[in-house]
Amino acid sequence: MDKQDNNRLKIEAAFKQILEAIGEDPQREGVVNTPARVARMYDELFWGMKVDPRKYLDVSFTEYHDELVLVKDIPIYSMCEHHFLPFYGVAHIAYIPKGGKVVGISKLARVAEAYARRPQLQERLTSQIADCIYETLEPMGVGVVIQAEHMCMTMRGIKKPGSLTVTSAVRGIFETRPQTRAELLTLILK
Ligand SMILES: Nc1nc2c(ncn2[C@@H]2O[C@H](COP(=O)(O)OP(=O)(O)OP(=O)(O)O)[C@@H](O)[C@H]2O)c(=O)[nH]1
Ligand SMILES: [Zn+2]
Repeated sequence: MDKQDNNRLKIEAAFKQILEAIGEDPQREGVVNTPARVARMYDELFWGMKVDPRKYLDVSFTEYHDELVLVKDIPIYSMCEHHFLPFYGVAHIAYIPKGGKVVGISKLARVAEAYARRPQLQERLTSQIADCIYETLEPMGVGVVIQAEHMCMTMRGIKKPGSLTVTSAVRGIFETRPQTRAELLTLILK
C-alpha cells in the first residue's frame, strides 16, 4: 500500500468516528461510503500540501515590460485552519517585472491555487503568494489582495453572512512608494 492509500485510510477511519460521535449510524446506506468520499475530497482540497508553488515560476521568459502586470478576480477556495470550513473569494495579484523577467499569467493563478489548497489563514495565504513571487521572480515589486468570505463567520459562530475580509501583502516598490501602492489598490478595488 502506498503512502497516499495509507493516508486515505487514516482519514476514512477518523471520519467514521466523527459520524459515530455526532450520533450517525456509519452503516446507514446514505453515509456508508461517506468516509471514503471525504478522504478522496481531502486529497483534492489539500493537494497544495504536497507541492512547492515556486516551481510554477521556474519558467520565466524575457519581455521588456517593466511596468504593472495585474491579474484580477482570480477565484480562490481555501480551508480555514481553525474550523476546517471553507473561505472563498477572489485574489488579485500584481507585480512589476525587473530586467524583463516575466512569467505566463496563468502561473500567478497557479501559485495562488497551490497555497489555497492547504489549511490556511487568509493573511498567510496572502503573504505566501507575495513572497513566492517576490523571491522567485525578483521583480521591482509585488502586491497581493484577497477578498474572501469565511464560512466559519457566516454559517456558525457570529453568523455574519456577506461580511468580507480583505487582506493585502505588498513587497518591494509597493512597500517603499506609497503612491505606487495607492495606484495599485485603486486599480484593484475599483
Ligand atoms: N485572522 C484570521 N482569523 C481567522 C481566519 N479564519 C478564521 N479566523 C478566526 O479564527 C478565530 C478562532 O477563534 P477561537 O476563539 O479560537 O475559535 P471560536 O471559539 O470558534 O471563535 P468564533 O468564531 O468567534 O466562535 C475566529 O475569530 C475566526 O473568525 C483567518 O483567515 N484569519
Ligand atoms: Zn474558521
